[in-house]
Amino acid sequence: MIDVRVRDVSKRFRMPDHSEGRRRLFGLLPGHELFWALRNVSFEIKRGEALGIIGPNGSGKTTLIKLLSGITAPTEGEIEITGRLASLVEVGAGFQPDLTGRENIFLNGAILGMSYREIARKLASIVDFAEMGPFLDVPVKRYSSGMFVRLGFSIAAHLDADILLLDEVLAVGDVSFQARCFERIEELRQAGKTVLLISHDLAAIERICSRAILLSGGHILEEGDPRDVIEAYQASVQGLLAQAQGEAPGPVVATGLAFDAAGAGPVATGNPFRCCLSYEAKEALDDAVVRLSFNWPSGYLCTELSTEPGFRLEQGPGQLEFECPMLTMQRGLYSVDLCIERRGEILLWRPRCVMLRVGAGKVLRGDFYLEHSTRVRTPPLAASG
Ligand SMILES: Nc1ncnc2c1ncn2[C@@H]1O[C@H](COP(=O)(O)OP(=O)(O)OP(=O)(O)O)[C@@H](O)[C@H]1O
Repeated sequence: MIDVRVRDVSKRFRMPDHSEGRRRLFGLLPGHELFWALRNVSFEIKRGEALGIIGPNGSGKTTLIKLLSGITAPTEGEIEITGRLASLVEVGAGFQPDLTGRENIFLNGAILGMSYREIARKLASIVDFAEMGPFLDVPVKRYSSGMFVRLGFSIAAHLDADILLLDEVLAVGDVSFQARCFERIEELRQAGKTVLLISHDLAAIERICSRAILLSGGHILEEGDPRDVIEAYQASVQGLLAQAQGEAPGPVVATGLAFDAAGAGPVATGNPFRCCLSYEAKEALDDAVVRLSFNWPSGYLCTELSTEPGFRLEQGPGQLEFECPMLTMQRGLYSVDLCIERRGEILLWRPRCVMLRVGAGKVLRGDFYLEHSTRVRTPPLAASG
């Protein structure tokens, strides 16, 4: 059974014209440029499938989920939804700010076509999951963004929707809430519900989704097994290392960035780790700082590799290697920023230019492996007698 059918869907927006101020000044009508945020997108989602949508900023992911939720209408094409749909698109979207949490739960349930009794039966479990406590009878306009997301997710995940649309919302909650959300999504999937998840958290997409779509510039670039689609995304992001068109060349360019475990197996927690940056410098650069920053999927900095003060980058093509005796980062996908600077001047800046996949090596809880040994000491036995 097909729950979602998207056929040749396009969405066009009007962008304000930059020269609007001048037009107004001369009494002309305000101008606009037309811009396609999505172009000829087609796909289907079967009942019980979990589809992940990934892609760079501005690729059309949110526009797509807003079309599916009915928040906006397609300019061209058709969308068919079979079944009851609950969507969590923006923090607080779908809530009436002056109504309390409790009232919003009933309102959302009624919109989904549930009876008062049905909703009342689920109320305790919704409130429990969202950890609302004393805020249940407070108008939601007084909620923090974290509380909004907790309540929004809890409503969407407990009311009897057949299809759940989630847009990046999980990134707002704290880590333990995210973990509970993932568990809940898994339960819903096992109960045969359909899930559509948009996320920059590629690891979450890989874990939850049975299929993924890569959007870029409003088009579907790739569709299939999440791991393959993520690889394709990584490959397309890798292209960001190259000099952008029209960008003035600096004294140094990066030509490649590769990661390996120095011949000791895969790149995984607990294994040695090596980064190799290939570059071409027009001149020798004294006092250069070459820095690789590794970011969590949430975008926050996890850790960095950097050259020592007084480092000199030699002229010509070359390779700079960073060697770590042990990779201590937790398994997952990290986006990498490359920065080369000299005495405070940025010579090269390539944000999110490649992805690093750290595989499962040493199994750990928490974010980092701490290298350690274990010893047992026992008190000396008391001399007898
Ligand atoms: N209401 C709107 N009016 C004009 N342009 C819009 C509107 N909504 C989105 N856009 C533009 O459409 C493009 C796609 O936006 P969208 O939010 O769907 O991308 P996204 O992939 O979700 O990005 P992100 O990862 O940053 O959330 C962007 O260039 C955005 O600026």
